[in-house]
Amino acid sequence: MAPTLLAAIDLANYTKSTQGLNPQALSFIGNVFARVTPETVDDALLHLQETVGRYSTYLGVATLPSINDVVSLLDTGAAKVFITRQQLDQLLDLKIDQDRLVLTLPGNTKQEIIDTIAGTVVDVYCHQVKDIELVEAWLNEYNIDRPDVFVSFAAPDLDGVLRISKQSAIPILPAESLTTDTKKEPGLISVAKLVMANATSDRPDGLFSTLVTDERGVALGLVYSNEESVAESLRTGSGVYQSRKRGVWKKGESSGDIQELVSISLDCDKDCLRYVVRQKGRGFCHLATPTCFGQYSGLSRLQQTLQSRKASAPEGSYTARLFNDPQLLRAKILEEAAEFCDATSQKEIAFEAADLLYFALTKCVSAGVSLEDVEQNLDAKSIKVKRRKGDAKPAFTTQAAPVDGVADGVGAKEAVKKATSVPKSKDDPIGLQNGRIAMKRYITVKESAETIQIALQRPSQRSSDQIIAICHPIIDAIKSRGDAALLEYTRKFDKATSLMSPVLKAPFPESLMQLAPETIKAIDISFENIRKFHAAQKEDKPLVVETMPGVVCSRFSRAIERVGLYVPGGTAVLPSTALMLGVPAMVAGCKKIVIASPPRADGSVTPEIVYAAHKVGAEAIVLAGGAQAVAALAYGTESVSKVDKILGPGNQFVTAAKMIVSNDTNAGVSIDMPAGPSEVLVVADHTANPTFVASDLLSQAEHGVDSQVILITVGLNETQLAAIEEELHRQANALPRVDIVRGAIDHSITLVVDTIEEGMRLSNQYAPEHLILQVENAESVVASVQNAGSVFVGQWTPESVGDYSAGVNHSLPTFGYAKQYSGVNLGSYVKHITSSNLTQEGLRNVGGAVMELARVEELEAHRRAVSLRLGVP
Ligand SMILES: NC(=O)c1ccc[n+]([C@@H]2O[C@H](COP(=O)([O-])OP(=O)(O)OC[C@H]3O[C@@H](n4cnc5c(N)ncnc54)[C@H](O)[C@@H]3O)[C@@H](O)[C@H]2O)c1
Ligand SMILES: N[C@H](CO)Cc1c[nH]c[nH+]1
Ligand SMILES: [Zn+2]
Repeated sequence: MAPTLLAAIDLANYTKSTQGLNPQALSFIGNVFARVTPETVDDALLHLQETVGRYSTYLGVATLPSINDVVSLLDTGAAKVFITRQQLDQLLDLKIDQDRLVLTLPGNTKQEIIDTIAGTVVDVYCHQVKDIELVEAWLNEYNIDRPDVFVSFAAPDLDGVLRISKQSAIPILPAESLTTDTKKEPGLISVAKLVMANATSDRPDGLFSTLVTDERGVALGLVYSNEESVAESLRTGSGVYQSRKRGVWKKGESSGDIQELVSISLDCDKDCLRYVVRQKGRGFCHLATPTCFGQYSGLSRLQQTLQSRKASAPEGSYTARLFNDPQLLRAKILEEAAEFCDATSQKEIAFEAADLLYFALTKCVSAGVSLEDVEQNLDAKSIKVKRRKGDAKPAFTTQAAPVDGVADGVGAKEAVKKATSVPKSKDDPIGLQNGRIAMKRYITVKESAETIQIALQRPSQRSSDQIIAICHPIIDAIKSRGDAALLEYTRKFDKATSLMSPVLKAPFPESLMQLAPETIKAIDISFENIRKFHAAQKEDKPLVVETMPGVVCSRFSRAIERVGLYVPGGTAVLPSTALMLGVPAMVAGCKKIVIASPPRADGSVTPEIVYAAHKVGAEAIVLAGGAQAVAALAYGTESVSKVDKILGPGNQFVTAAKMIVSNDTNAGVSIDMPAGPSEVLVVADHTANPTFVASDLLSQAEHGVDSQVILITVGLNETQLAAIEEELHRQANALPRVDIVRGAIDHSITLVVDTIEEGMRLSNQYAPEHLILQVENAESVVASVQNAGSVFVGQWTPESVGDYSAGVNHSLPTFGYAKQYSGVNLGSYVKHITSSNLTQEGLRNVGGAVMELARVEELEAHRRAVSLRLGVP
């Protein structure tokens, strides 16, 4: 179908909202044209990666880059790329689909334009045509009736736009000339008017029948629209329609079952609209079913069931078991894939395909991936220019599976079993080809310093700007709406839909601390070791120094009165963090200790956290996580007490929110440090035990896919290196969190160095959260540690002892911040106050210096405060 509109936008300013235009509105109506220069190609590629599938028709890119760039842009999702005449032949030689190329005319005389159109079949872009009449004339003259001419306008009006589109040319409008704000219409073109100007209603009341579907194309229901409701939809980014009885109505306004708008388009004869929406809440129909035609079926139905099982699975549910046991799920997918390959009759194939899809979708839902995401991926793949050859990996071809019932060697099941078994040695080709869990090796003497520095970068996270942009509205909502907003976000992010109060106040009921005796014992031992180590950090008396006779200076400490302790609970619940933050707060003598942690889906907190909170004397547990919990602690709500300092690690949202509130002078709150995804760096030489080294690396890799682990080997040969790598692969595969480990290991590396000096130089450069020294005379190496959160010395000191029970704190700076921050310690909970105490003699001794400096600064009152006391002029 012909696109309704192209709007020219400057990629660099894409997110900047132009006058009265909701920039998203361009994506709702389909087509975006972006001007890219060779310098901004990388930005464009990034933008395309992020938006792939978001534009319902296509995203055109006007650019004059190299052939390679053109191919990359097409590959990444640009529907059409604008090229020069010189590039055309080369691109056609590469067999690039002509439909995806638009020729940019060089000179633009009428004759040139006509010659080019006549001689080629690709679309044409005229960027210097200023006169609509001229374009109309040659479109008519050459009887061009397909939308193959793109025309840009400097200052269009609606009439001009409509005239040119009636001629089947596609007008490209500058974003600044469009508006979604109906009130600001004068001088600007309303996007709704533009869409509807092309449409003709076939109904006596002038309304347009409107089919509402989900992103998969499943019909949700039939409603009506007109320009007014379309304008409101584009402005708000939601489903808004025209009721024949009630006028304009926003879907879900009273029921809460709202819709996020994805796109609006016209049908082929332009008398009917289609709205694609993301339906929230119970469904589209007023009878609370997903569609007005009843329940979903097929894959949509399966997805709905899996998503609800993930939110709250009934006891004994098999799907819940699969969610909780990634190893089992992996085995079932492989088993079903093999059965599917071996199926022969139509009935068997349908049966096995259904099983395979069930397990595959369970994996998707478990990872938060939807069918819509998968289909978007398929669409993105369908427009790829560079295609992979498509050969199967050797592991899956060495044992041929039966074809058409003729067994050739072993069956698919056997092949899968072999392909996925753990290899015995590094020479095992199957193991190497198939999903080996291994860190990339760098031999540092063979690489440039820059390469090593790049390799040592932490896994890329979403840009801090993006995270901050997500956190700001959350923080504002907590500030303005307190508990109500806090509950809303907890229901949204932590799925605790039944939670009624955001706070659990002390004294905590015994029933919430029911634990096995061995767990109580472990918590008690750890508590006591952490207490001892932090109590030893106390300054038992003030520091007193007499700087001159009679001039006594002193410094004493006071506990910060109110502290908020964030205990993470997203990917794993960490009661040990409650101890690490709570015990020093108790030892320091903080009067008010408030713990915050995301609740479980049923609204409860784990009994271990309640027990730890009880032991450290916490006043309350805030049942919330993320930016909302940080904001509640910083500003207070009806039921959450405001605190003076927030401590504790967390994900990017927690860390960004901590930074935001600590920068707000009205909040009056400080923070400990940026403590994000866990890291460890192990330095190992020939004395290190490969089993221990691998286990230490994996202990931090299992925290999250954003964790990073680094191994620096000192003077190891190939056999010794291979032994560690073999151990890593073997142990990783035996872990319940193997999928998380695989993600973390993907961006983890081994640096092979010759000397311990070189190893320590690189370690100090990286500044790891945890540093493990498994080297000869490890104790003597500690002297060369310059930057690290916490050091673990020798082969009998696994990092996990520090995580739980040794006594040191595990809340530590990550992301290289060990260069300037300490980990949490007793000092984190106190502030120092200084005092001066002078005798008359003391004032005489120091008074001259004070008066002279006050004179220099021309602060006479300062000078007199001394001179009047000493009776001098
Ligand atoms: N450096 C340290 O000392 C240290 C210690 C322990 C843990 N950690 C790290 O802490 C991190 C804990 O992270 P986590 O995710 O498991 O738990 P978390 O409690 O930090 O984060 C969970 C919260 O994030 C918020 N959130 C999730 N997705 C969101 C989104 N799209 N938009 C807005 N908010 C969103 C939700 O509110 C949720 O409650 C891990 O990376 C772990 O390695 C670090
Ligand atoms: N290693 C984490 C700090 O990066 C802390 C922790 C808690 N539980 C297990 N480990
Ligand atoms: Zn840990």
